[in-house]
Amino acid sequence: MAVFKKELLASATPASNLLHTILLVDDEPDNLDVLSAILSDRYHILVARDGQEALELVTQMQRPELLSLVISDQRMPRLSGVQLCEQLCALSPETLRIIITGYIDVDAIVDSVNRAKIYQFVIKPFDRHDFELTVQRAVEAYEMKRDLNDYVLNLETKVIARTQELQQRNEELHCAYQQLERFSITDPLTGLHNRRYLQNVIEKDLAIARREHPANQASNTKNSDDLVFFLIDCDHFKMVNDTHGHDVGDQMLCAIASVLRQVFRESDYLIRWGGEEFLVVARFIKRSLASEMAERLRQTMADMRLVLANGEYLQRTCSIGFAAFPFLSSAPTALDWSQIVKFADCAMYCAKQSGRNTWVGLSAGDEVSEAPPKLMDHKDIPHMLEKGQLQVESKHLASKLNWI
Ligand SMILES: Nc1nc2c(ncn2[C@@H]2O[C@H](COP(=O)(O)OP(=O)(O)OP(=O)(O)O)[C@@H](O)[C@H]2O)c(=O)[nH]1
Repeated sequence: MAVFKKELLASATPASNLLHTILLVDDEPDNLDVLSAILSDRYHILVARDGQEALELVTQMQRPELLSLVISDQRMPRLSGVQLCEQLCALSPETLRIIITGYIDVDAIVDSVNRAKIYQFVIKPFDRHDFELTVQRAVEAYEMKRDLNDYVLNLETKVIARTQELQQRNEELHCAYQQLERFSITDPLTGLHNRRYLQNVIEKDLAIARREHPANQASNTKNSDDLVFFLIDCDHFKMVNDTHGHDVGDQMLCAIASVLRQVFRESDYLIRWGGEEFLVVARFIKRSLASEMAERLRQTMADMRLVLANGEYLQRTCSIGFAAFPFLSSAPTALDWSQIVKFADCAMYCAKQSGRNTWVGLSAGDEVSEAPPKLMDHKDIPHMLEKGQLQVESKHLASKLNWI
């Protein structure tokens, strides 16, 4: 059967458009010739003599998606037009498919449109002009689809790139924030933590100590639930600066930090309290161990040698004061930690006044049962000791200590 009305062939006005490739499939060579004659001026034409050949041709194509359109006869040996289009759906989903048929069966058409995603059925015989328009619309639809795909792909690529960029910015921001956080809680000279850090973390420990203490008291267990605050001050540090210069003074401070790291546990808080003064919170230990720890620190510090650039070495001792939280086991909420630091500070002052290179500890005396004494000034200490409100432990004999 002829594929179009021959009388309309003369009215063809092809315009050159070889951007599109169209595959013509028909087992009738005459029909292929006629279709080619109509379309070859405008499109790049490929031909196949049946469905199977068309399938093989498309399979061999490196980029089948560049095939704009397949126009296939329906009734062919081996493979029908709809069967071919069905397979092309998977091989090249972008390619549009037109079936030319002489039989009008609406149900079959609907079914095959759904199965083989046919763009259009052209019923034989057809008007050449209509046919050209159909092909023209099909390639325009293909172009639109391709442009849309390119646009979506481009958009997706941009979104991925932008997302990656944002992720990277986020990570950089996160790192910068963490670094800032670290800086804000770290002493830049020694690398130890600063006061701000202690203020951030200490409340949690105090809460644990306050909670655990009464329970342990009630069950009479001597658990490790004390926080011992040690204040440590380098002796005659000013002389290091005055004699050897500020840089050597800085090196000495770093060496003291190393001694602290060596003596205390990693889980303890090591704080540069200010100048040549350090605060250590030994966490969750028995307070009875505090004097032993103070002596170990004193000794390690006295043994430490800072080797100078000229080969000489420098030695310094330290004075240590300590007090434990809770100050009074029976009233763990009575004094806050700043009061404990004050007791440790007075004890350290006493160590200085009593000859340096020594340690002094203060704790609640036997005469205190409910309300531990509030300390205002180190000058109050002798009186409190006398009244039995405080008790002292030290490397020296208590009678040799000088509090004022
Ligand atoms: N190199 C250096 N010196 C510091 C730093 N911070 C404080 N100092 C110095 O530490 C010295 C502390 O001196 P003092 O408070 O008189 O105490 P000291 O000389 O250690 O004497 P005692 O504590 O009484 O044994 C001062 O000279 C401060 O300038 C620092 O970051 N680096």
